Amino acid sequence: MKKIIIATKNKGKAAEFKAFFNKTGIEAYSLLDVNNQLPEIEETEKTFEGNAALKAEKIADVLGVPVLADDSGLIVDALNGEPGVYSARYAGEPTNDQANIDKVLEKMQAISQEKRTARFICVLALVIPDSETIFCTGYCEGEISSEQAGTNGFGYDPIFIPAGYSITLAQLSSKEKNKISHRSNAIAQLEKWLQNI
Ligand SMILES: O=c1nc[nH]c2c1ncn2[C@H]1C[C@H](O)[C@@H](COP(=O)(O)OP(=O)(O)OP(=O)(O)O)O1
Ligand SMILES: [Mg+2]
Repeated sequence: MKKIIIATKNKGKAAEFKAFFNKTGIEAYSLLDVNNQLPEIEETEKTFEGNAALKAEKIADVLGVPVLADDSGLIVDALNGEPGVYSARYAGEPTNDQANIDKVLEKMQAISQEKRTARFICVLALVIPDSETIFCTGYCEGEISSEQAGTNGFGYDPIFIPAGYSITLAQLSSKEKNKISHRSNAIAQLEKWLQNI
C-alpha cells in the first residue's frame, strides 16, 4: 500500500496519524487535505466499531482507495462510562472541546481522586476496496484531573492524567503522548496487518 486516506476532519487526530505514517513510507492524507466533494457523515451507530466502519466505508465508496477511520472517546467509570461513544458531542453540537471538558469536570466535582479512573479508547477501521474491513482497538488508562492543565493535543487531553504520570496528556509533548496513547496502541496492531498487505 502506497497511499491511505484517514477519514477524519479532526486536526489533532490527523497530525498523530501523519506522524506515524511518515515513518512507514505510506503517504497519508486526511479529509482536510482532500478537495473532492465528500459526503457529510453522521455518526449514527451506538458503538465505536460501528461508527469507525461507517466513516471508513462511506469515504472508501466515494474515493475507491484504502481508507482508515478512527472512532475514539473517553470512558469515565464514575460517570457510568460517559461520555463514551458520544464524546465529541457530549456538551452538544457543534463539537466544542472546552465545553466538553467543563461538563466532565462539573459532573465530577464531588468525586474523590481515587474514584476518578478513566480510559481512552480508539477503534480503527481499515477499509480496502474489495476486501474485508479490519478493526484494531487500543486503550490508554488513567484518571480525570480536578482542574484542566496544558495546551498540547486536543479534545479531553487537558483533563486526562495517564497511569504512571502526574501531569495531563496536554502537558506531554506530542512525541511523549504518541508513545502511550490509545491511538498508538491501536496503530501498533494495525502495523502488523499493514506488513502483510
Ligand atoms: O487522543 C485524544 N485526546 C483527547 N481527546 C480525544 C482523543 N481521542 C479522542 N478524543 C475525544 C475527542 C472527541 O471528543 C472524541 C472523538 O470523537 P470522534 O467522533 O472519534 O472524532 P471527531 O468527531 O473529533 O473527528 P472525526 O469523527 O472526523 O474523526 O473523543
Ligand atoms: Mg466524529
